Amino acid sequence: MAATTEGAPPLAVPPLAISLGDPAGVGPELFAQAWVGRHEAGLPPFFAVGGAEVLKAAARTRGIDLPVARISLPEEAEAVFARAFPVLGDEDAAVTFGRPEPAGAALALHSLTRAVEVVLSGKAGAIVTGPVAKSKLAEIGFSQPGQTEFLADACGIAHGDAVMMLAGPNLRTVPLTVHVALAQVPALITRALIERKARIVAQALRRDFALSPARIAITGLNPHAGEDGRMGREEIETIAPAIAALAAEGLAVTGPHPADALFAAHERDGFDVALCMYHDQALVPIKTLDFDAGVNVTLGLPIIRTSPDHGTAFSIAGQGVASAGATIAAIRMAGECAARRLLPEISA
Ligand SMILES: NC(=O)C1=CN([C@@H]2O[C@H](COP(=O)(O)OP(=O)(O)OC[C@H]3O[C@@H](n4cnc5c(N)ncnc54)[C@H](O)[C@@H]3O)[C@@H](O)[C@H]2O)C=CC1
Ligand SMILES: NCC(=O)COP(=O)(O)O
Repeated sequence: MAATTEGAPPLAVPPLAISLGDPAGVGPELFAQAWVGRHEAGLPPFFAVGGAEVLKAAARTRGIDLPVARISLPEEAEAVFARAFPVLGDEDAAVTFGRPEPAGAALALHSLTRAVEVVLSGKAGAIVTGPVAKSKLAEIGFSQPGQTEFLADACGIAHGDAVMMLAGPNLRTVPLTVHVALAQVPALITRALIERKARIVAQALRRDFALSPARIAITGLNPHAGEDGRMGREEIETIAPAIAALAAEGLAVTGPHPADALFAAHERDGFDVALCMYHDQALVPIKTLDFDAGVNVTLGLPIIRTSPDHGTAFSIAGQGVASAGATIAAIRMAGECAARRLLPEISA
């Protein structure tokens, strides 16, 4: 994939690094399927880190005889991509699809760790992560709540500055609070958190999605956005003051919006992204509207990271029925965002 500025030669994005995700889940078979459909989908070159045998076995479950080319340097990926799926390194695992094991979680963690290193070195244009089972990673000592926070640590930034956005053809949403129990959410909602995440969202949508100013709709927490304080006071005491401060800075923010109606078709034209108060408020609408093309993209990182919106889907892994739509969308979006990073930033 190339980025072009008028009058200048096109800048090429290096190949994208794929981390396998849990090898017992659907990740490997969907990356194999994406490679098969690379021309039709217009995907940029990519390579996986480890898991050559896992990828071949996963492909076989879909009737694909996957040609794999082992490479020892990321720079070798582009030359082989047309004829084979490039795989960097020899790490692998024996796997039974649908049955996660510690050895598979270890391969997933190796793949993720090495893929991030390669992207940070500049030898890959972006990372596309396969889905992991957080509980299985925790069993082998993974200390972060998810891959988003792992990437923040790897990039040397605060967890709160790596912002999860779900993006599909119909909608973009950002959960303000993410992998925490619902009971903890009200105490975590602060003016500072809303303002900080909204600024990161506005800046990242400008830099990586060429949207400026991004129109950010901010939801309430309570039914009917609190109904003037009769159903909760977070909107009055915290969310509305944060919105006023952000608007005073020049951000295109609106709200607090009642979340129940915000995602209806006639409302969605009015904003570019919804900043939601908790995980399911943000992820239910996107998975309902755009499950098969939904991308989880981490905003605020020095590198580009995308992932399909779904999880490991152990119950259907290895059955040849999982859809590759979200994986293909994640690879495509990673290539597009990486290409935009090579261009001058559009003005605010
Ligand atoms: N980015 C990531 O690494 C993510 C990881 N997860 C992890 O995945 C595991 C399972 O989580 P769940 O909540 O069950 O979510 P899930 O997305 O794995 O499955 C939810 C439902 O969607 C179906 N599904 C998922 N992907 C599909 C596909 N490509 N095609 C067709 N159907 C598909 C599944 O069969 C299941 O019915 C958890 O351990 C969770 O931590 C969940 C979401 C994202
Ligand atoms: N529900 C979204 C999700 O679990 C993605 O988590 P992450 O591993 O990308 O941080």
